[in-house]
Amino acid sequence: MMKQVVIATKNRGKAKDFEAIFKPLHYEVVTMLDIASDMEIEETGTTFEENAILKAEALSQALGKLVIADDSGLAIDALGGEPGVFSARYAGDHDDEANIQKVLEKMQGIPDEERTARFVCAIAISGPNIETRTFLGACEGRILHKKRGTNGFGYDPIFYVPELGRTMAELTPEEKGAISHRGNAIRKLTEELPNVLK
Ligand SMILES: O=c1nc[nH]c2c1ncn2[C@H]1C[C@H](O)[C@@H](COP(=O)(O)OP(=O)(O)OP(=O)(O)O)O1
Ligand SMILES: [Mg+2]
Repeated sequence: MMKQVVIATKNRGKAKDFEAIFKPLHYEVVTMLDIASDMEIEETGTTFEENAILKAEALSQALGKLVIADDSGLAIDALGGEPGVFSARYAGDHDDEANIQKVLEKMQGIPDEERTARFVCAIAISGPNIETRTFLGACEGRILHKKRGTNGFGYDPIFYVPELGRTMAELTPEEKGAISHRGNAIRKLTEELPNVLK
C-alpha cells in the first residue's frame, strides 16, 4: 500500500499542488474532500500560522492521525499587505475570479515598479504523539494588470514570477512546486521531519 499524507484542506487547487510535490516522494495525498467533507474548521486566527495550526489540530484530533495543513495567501505591498489572511474571502466567499477582479480594481493606476507582492504559506503539522510545528514559505513576484495563463488556482493568473518570465498560472504543477511558497514551506518541513517525528 502506498504511504498516505493527510492534508487538512478542501481546496482542490491546493491538493493538486501537494500531489505534485508529494508524488515524487511516493506519498498519496488524501484531503478533507475525500475523508471529512462535512467538517468545517473556522479560520479565526490573525496570522497564516495560527490558521494553519487551527486546521491541522482540528483534523488531527478528529482522525487521531498525523495531519498537515496549509494556510496561505497573497500579500501586496501597495495594498499594505492585503488581502493577507483574508485572501480566500477578499471579495466574498472563495470566489477566485471575484477576488482577482477586486485586486485588479484596487491596483488600477499603480505603476509596475510598485506592484510587488508575495505569496506566503504556513504549513502546520500536528499528530497524536508530536508537538505541533509550523513552517513558513514565501515566493516573490508582481501583480499584473490582467490575467495570464490557466493553470493553478486562486490568484495564480495575475501573479508574475520575474525569474521565470511567466505567471504562476503559466507554470506546470511541478514547475510551480519548485519555486512556490507552498513548495518552499514543504521543503522546510521535510528537512525537519526527522526532528518533528522523533
Ligand atoms: O498557490 C497559490 N496560488 C494562487 N492563490 C493562492 C495560492 N495559495 C494561496 N492562494 C490564495 C487562494 C485563496 O484565496 C487563499 C488561501 O486561503 P486558505 O484559507 O489558505 O485556503 P482555502 O480556504 O482555499 O482552502 P483550505 O482552507 O480548505 O485549505 O490564498
Ligand atoms: Mg480556508
